[in-house]
Amino acid sequence: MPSDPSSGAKHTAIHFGAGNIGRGFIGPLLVKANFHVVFADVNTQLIDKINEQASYEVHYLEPRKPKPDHIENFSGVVSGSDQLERDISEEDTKLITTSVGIAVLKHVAPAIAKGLKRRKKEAGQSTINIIACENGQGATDTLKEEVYKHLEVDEDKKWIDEFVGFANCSVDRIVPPFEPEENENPLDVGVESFHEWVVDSNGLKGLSRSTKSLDIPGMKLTSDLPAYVQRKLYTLNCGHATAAYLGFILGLPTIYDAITNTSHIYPVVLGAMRESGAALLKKFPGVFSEQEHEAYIEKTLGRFKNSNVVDDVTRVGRQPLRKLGQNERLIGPMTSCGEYNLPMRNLAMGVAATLMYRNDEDDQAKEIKEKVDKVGIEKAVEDLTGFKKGSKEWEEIINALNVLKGWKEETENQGGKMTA
Ligand SMILES: NC(=O)C1=CN([C@@H]2O[C@H](COP(=O)(O)OP(=O)(O)OC[C@H]3O[C@@H](n4cnc5c(N)ncnc54)[C@H](O)[C@@H]3O)[C@@H](O)[C@H]2O)C=CC1
Ligand SMILES: O=P(O)(O)OC[C@H]1O[C@](O)(CO)[C@@H](O)[C@@H]1O
Repeated sequence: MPSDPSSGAKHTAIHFGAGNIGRGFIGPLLVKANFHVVFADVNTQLIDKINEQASYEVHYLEPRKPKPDHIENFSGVVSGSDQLERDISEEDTKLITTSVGIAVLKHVAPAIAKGLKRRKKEAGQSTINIIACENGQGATDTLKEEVYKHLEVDEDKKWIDEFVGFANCSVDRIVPPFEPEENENPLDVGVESFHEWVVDSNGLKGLSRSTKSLDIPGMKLTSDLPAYVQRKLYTLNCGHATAAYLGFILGLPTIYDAITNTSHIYPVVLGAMRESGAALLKKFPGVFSEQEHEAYIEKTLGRFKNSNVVDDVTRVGRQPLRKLGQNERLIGPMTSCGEYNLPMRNLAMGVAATLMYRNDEDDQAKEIKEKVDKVGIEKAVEDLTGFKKGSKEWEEIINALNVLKGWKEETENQGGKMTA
């Protein structure tokens, strides 16, 4: 749907994934930047609701409860539909963003490729930018590769090279699932007030000549994106995941419960973020100072301690095998510490806790259990982390597993839940 002139929107943005980050972060930010936002989702009931409602509220999960943001000027389209193809082809559409989960990018790529091919015919020389707003490194690169798999003709590839920007980014706002009250709008979301969206300026096309940006308040551009992505993924997500898996071991249901456990969890999470930070500062010298990074860690811990954000350890710990990926929040910082010969004891506790995570409702947690049962823990550590038996990293994880066995026993002796 092109932007409706009576709404005052200057352009259209299509956002794949009308979930927590879509409705709670990127969508509202684009609406505020004067875009008409078209949410594309496979959940047809959600799309119906989006098209039924003229507005929704973004509630702040903060102690002082700031006034909610009122969001309007959006519509919904079913992902993969002809309407979506048309929307992408419209000259007025200047931006495509996603927050569907990194593994889903390959499923949105065909629709994007189809829309772009039509755009080439219908909107000629008008530029458009694509940004995958997912946790992970190089998510937009992944999406780009997937889109190119659906281009059969060299002419289409050349046109896309010239007129379509693909920019990686780092996206940060904690948006847990939100249960609206009975009389509230089903589209309402609850968010923390903190947000950070950092986008690789090198990937974008058609920046404004005067501001050298896309003029979207809240979108920060950088040419040092890998440093920002690793700062976020290897600090916030590392600490968050570590708190989640350790919380699970101690029978604590939420991140707040976990991080306020000062006897066991808090010092490990803080230690893991500091260990990770030491490697980050070596890897990207001059981008962040030591003081700046310590302040980032403190700020992040403050966000975890926000009692208004009720965030289950099972959400933050979802898909543990993805989180054990080589360039992901747990193994990535350990590898960096290994490269610089830095301490990694607390990081190893996070990895060990992930290997002890058991949740029958999470397929990847089930796979971890099956692997450990099948090959034994020592081999499972090798296979699931990539660290070879006898390496420093492997040894640290084995030691951490022994420590955590003790934590588990202590918890069981206390009736299954260890409080601070
Ligand atoms: N929730 C959070 O606090 C944060 C999430 N992220 C990242 O944002 C991404 C999305 O996370 P959430 O919003 O929490 O997930 P979510 O589950 O709330 O939303 C994902 C949405 O994508 C839709 N979807 C699935 N397949 C699709 C397809 N083929 N086409 C279009 N839509 C499709 C789902 O129906 C759902 O509405 C993930 O990569 C996550 O790592 C990043 C920072 C914070
Ligand atoms: O969506 P993922 O990658 O499973 O991770 C969830 C994490 O991302 C965040 O949503 C914040 O960036 C956190 O809430 C959580 O640590």
